[in-house]
Parts: sequence; C-alpha cells; structure tokens
Amino acid sequence: MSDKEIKNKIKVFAPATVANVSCGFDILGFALSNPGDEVTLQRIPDGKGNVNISGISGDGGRLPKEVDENTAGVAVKLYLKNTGISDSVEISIAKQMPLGSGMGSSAASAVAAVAACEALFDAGMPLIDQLKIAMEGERKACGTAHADNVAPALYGGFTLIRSYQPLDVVRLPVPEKLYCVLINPDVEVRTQSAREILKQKVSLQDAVIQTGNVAGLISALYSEDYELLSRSLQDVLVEPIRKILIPVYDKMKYTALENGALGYGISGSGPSMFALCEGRESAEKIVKPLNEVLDNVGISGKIYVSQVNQDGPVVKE
Ligand SMILES: Nc1ncnc2c1ncn2[C@@H]1O[C@H](COP(=O)(O)OP(=O)(O)OP(=O)(O)O)[C@@H](O)[C@H]1O
Ligand SMILES: N[C@@H](CCO)C(=O)O
Repeated sequence: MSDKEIKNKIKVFAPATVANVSCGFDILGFALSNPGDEVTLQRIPDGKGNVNISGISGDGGRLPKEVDENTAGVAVKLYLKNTGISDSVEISIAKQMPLGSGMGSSAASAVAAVAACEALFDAGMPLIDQLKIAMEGERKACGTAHADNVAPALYGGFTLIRSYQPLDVVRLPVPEKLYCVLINPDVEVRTQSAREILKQKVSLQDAVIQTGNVAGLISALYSEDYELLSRSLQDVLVEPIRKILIPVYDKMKYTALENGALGYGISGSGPSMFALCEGRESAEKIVKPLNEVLDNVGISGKIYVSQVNQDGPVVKE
C-alpha cells in the first residue's frame, strides 16, 4: 500500500489567464493570481466510471450541467478514460469569473478539473498529457483546442506554445516587477464569435511586424528589459479587428499608456483588456483613470491588479 493518504474528495483552484498577450495570438499566455475557478471532485469507488456534475455555483444558472458540454466534465471524463480508472466521480464547480470574459473562464474549469483528477488519483500523468485533456475542454467551449489559456493555467507563469503539432510548450521567465491590470467590462464576447471575425490570411508585411514583436517580447522576458517589453506589446493582426467588439477600447488604451502602462491589449478574445506595468505602484496608478473612462460611458466592470501567478493549480483541501 502506498504511504500517501488516499483521499476521496479534493478541491482545486485554477487561475484566470491572459491569452495572446498582444502579439502572440494563440501562442502566448500568462496566469493571474486572481480570480480563478474551484473544482471539487468526489471519488466513488463503484467500478462504474460514471461522471456527474452535482452542482455549479457563481454562473447564474448559465453553465451546462451535461458532462459532455462542460469543460470540467469533458476533462474528468477524458482523464478517467486515458488512465483506465473505473471509479465514478461527482464534480462540483465554483465559478469565480464571468463567462465569455476573455479571462480564460472555460480553461480555468478544465484545468482545475484535470489537476484535481491527478491530485485525487495520483496516476502520474505528465503535464503535457494533462494539457491535452484540458485542451479538449476548450474545443468543447469554443470550437478550437487552442492552448494559450489552458497552458499558463496548468503550468503557471508565462507560457509559449511553440507548436501545436506536435504540442510543444515552453515556460518563459517572468520579470520580477511585472504586474498585470486586468479590466473586465460588463460585456460578453464569446470566443467562438471573436474567432469567426478574424481574417484567415495576413500580409507578409504584417507577419514581419508581428514576428518581430513576439521575438522582442520573449527576449524582454529573459532580459527583464521593460522598455523592450513595452515596444513589443503591439498587435497588428488581431487587435484592429477585435477592438470593435469592445466599447471605448481606444480610449482605455490611450488612458493606460498615458498613465505609465508598458502596454495595453485585449485579453484573450476579449472583452477583458490587460495592461502590463513595471511595479505595483505603477499598476495601481492606472486603475482610477480606467474606472473613470468606464464610468463616463456608463459601463460597469471590475479591475484586478495581480502579479503573474507562477503556481498554476493549487489544491485547497
Ligand atoms: N466550466 C465552464 N466554464 C466556463 N464556460 C464553460 C464551461 N463549460 C462550458 N463552457 C462554455 O464555454 C463557453 C465560454 O467559453 P468562452 O471561451 O467563450 O469564454 P471564456 O473562457 O471566458 O473566454 P476566453 O477563452 O476568451 O478567455 C460558454 O458557451 C460556456 O457555456
Ligand atoms: N487565443 C484565443 C484565446 C481565447 O481566449 C483567441 O484569441 O481566440
């Protein structure tokens, strides 16, 4: 018998994430310290391998309780299938962020679920295989198995998806003084719709600008060069199209940069936006002016100030 304590119930937190990070569409992302989702799993050793969602809170009744429709359900089912575990599992989800927010809401549930499975069953599944499972949750939520939310939520920190086929994830360093301000206006944008409006072809000239910025951003993370980071936070491919879905985007961006942010962009597929700043003081300085811009147009919203979360999912109890 293993000397590890066998648990029958476990609760795991997985963080919200900022995907794309301006120039890195579908390849870059980082995790936030808060908010995040909590998923609790109860193991039932009946040899039936059934998966059931017994409760969801914080979603206003909007999330599917059907296992095959919910990213957490998809992840648990696939984990049991891939490991050959025959216990049944009851899932309960505490949503702590809005849906369709661009904060990696669907990814946080999938990652919390797969990490909770691994903590509960201890099958020794490599992170890359856990990631593939969480990506199937994303496929269910928005039609594509993009990994730039699930990878940072699972690995923690800043991640690069170097390749999708084969899947190749690189953890990037996080400069010590890097802070994120995440602005979540009370507007909903579904990832699937925000992907459908994108152009499928880009010009060579834009590709050159974008790859230069990605390379600059990655170099800046390694060298902790905040000025290079600032120059590199530019997106010529996606932001010009998607910003029309976000009220007062240009004004918000102008205000953040005027008040000292290093860069400003759309978080994931929006409507959330993020600013990166050097130091907590600089991050806190932009909160009030950004709130004023939202107030002036009568849009409510929430603003979070957070360091990059290096931990990934955390077992709560
Ligand atoms: N556990 C879950 N949490 C959140 N959304 C889920 C979950 N399970 C299924 N979904 C579905 O996923 C869709 C929301 O995913 P979507 O990718 O649009 O939002 P998001 O994850 O907040 O955005 P983004 O990926 O841009 O950060 C909704 O249709 C929702 O019903
Ligand atoms: N890279 C994805 C992230 C979605 O959160 C997109 O921009 O569609």
